[in-house]
Amino acid sequence: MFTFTNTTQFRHHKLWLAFTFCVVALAICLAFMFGNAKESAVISGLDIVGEGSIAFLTLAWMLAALASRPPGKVTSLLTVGLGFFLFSVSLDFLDEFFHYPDAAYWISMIESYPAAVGMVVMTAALYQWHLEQRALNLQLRRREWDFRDHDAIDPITQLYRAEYWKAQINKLQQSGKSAVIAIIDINNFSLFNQKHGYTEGDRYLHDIAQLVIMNLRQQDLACRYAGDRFAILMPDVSPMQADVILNDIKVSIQHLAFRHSQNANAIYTTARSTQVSLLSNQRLATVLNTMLSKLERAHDSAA
Ligand SMILES: Nc1nc2c(ncn2[C@@H]2O[C@H](COP(=O)(O)OP(=O)(O)OP(=O)(O)O)[C@@H](O)[C@H]2O)c(=O)[nH]1
Repeated sequence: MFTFTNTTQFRHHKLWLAFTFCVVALAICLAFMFGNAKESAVISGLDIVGEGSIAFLTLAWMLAALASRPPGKVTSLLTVGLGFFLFSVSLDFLDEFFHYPDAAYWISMIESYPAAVGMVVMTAALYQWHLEQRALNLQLRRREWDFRDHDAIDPITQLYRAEYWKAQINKLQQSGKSAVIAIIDINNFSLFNQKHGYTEGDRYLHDIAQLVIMNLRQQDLACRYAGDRFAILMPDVSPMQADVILNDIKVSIQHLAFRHSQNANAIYTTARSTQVSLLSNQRLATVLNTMLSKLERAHDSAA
């Protein structure tokens, strides 16, 4: 499930992984050093399953947090909080196998305190996470609006795919709001792929997606329509304002100096677009067909 590859954040968290290991090791050492093994007749299988699954799942949560999050305040607080909690539940689990003589009874006594401290630290972590998420939501506004569905993200551009764009348009139409929808098409992108390769093409698409996002208003949405096409949704905008925005995007694309990874020479491209002011009673599929035909005609007349 979690691997030590670039897809996880584990490589940034070697110290926290060591901390996690030490927490479990400390609980085991304490049990072995101060406890006496219980006889099998008094060991309860049901308790082992119950306490064991809590300890195992807490460990899994810690690893999941470290695999998912970059280093920072929230990650540190989460790991410390879960670490304290893990220490308590590990001792609790080991209690099923060990009993402590009177001289070491303090272990049983203290085992619940780290969990309480961990809960307090995790509460602080969740509050910080909330603040962090608010900042991130603002950054992602033009990519996702108010709905998150990671399955719908295109891995090359990091934008949502066309289905997401269509779903947001439908929602807007249902609420009776007007909007301008647009499609931007990169010119001669197949030629770019042929000359520079698909991997460079992917990088180029990614960079162009950033440019598109940067030129939009905070309330607009950009998605990847398909191939070298980008879909834009601009609510509450006049056709003239939308035209200005689209023109700015095309000018930015035209001025983007893309550099091949093995060559310092800049590569430039151009883009064309089509836009429609969508009314709430118009069928999106029909409008889209007209827009795509317009894009094709624009290409033919430029050729
Ligand atoms: N690198 C890369 N290329 C892609 C991707 N998806 C589609 N393509 C390529 O994008 C190109 C799109 O071709 P066309 O639709 O003919 O577009 P074009 O060559 O820009 O032609 P016009 O738009 O008519 O100027 C094709 O070569 C596809 O193989 C992708 O994810 N990455």
